[in-house]
Amino acid sequence: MAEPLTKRIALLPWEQLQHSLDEQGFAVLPPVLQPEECQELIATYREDRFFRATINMARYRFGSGEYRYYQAPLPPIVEQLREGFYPELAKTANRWNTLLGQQPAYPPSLSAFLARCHEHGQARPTPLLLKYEAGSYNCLHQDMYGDVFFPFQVVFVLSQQESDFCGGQFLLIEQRPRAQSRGHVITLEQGAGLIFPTAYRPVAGARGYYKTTLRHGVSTITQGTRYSLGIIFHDAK
Ligand SMILES: O=C(O)CCC(=O)C(=O)O
Ligand SMILES: [Fe+2]
Repeated sequence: MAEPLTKRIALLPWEQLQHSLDEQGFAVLPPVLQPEECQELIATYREDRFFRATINMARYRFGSGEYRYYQAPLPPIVEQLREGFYPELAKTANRWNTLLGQQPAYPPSLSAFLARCHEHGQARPTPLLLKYEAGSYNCLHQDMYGDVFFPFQVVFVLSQQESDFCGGQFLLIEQRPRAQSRGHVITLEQGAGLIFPTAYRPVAGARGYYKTTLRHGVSTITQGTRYSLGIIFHDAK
């Protein structure tokens, strides 16, 4: 039997992950979700009662494929991931603010952060399940849904690369000020996750830290079906 999910999150090598976030801006997680949990989440996709909205990505020219935003109450796995990852990432977010000469702004618990979102009229849950079939892709974008946003998000790939789908790599593009952009291609095992910045990150320069702008997306799925779970911490307007 695996440990309960909350415990698995607490047992992640946080020191190493924090280091990776500071050094490269993102951190690849080992498989956190078990194959059965991935299947359980994939199975929710067909059940309207779990979702508040369904987006056809081609209609908005976001890419091709479909995603659905969960509604409250979130499925327990999704709630536990959102609550479990927030406190460590709030520490990183506050450290990054300090590096950039800003006040540490993120409260230690998700509930306090969500209360702030709600005060700004952002009360709709943002965790989402994405489904891509052969030919689908996700254009480079940022997920901001109002004035208040949390600077990290986490994505979990629920399908198995090479057996359930081919292609469909996660893309992270870093736009450096007055310089060419840098791309990262990240392949995730089933149940594994990636922590990445929502919008920007601090980079050490000759005269202190400067910001680079990040966008993420997914390359074309060439075969099969790829499901992923996006954990966004701020709620939407
Ligand atoms: O499907 C993916 O890997 C990326 C999904 C995404 O855009 C997100 O989680 O914000
Ligand atoms: Fe996204």
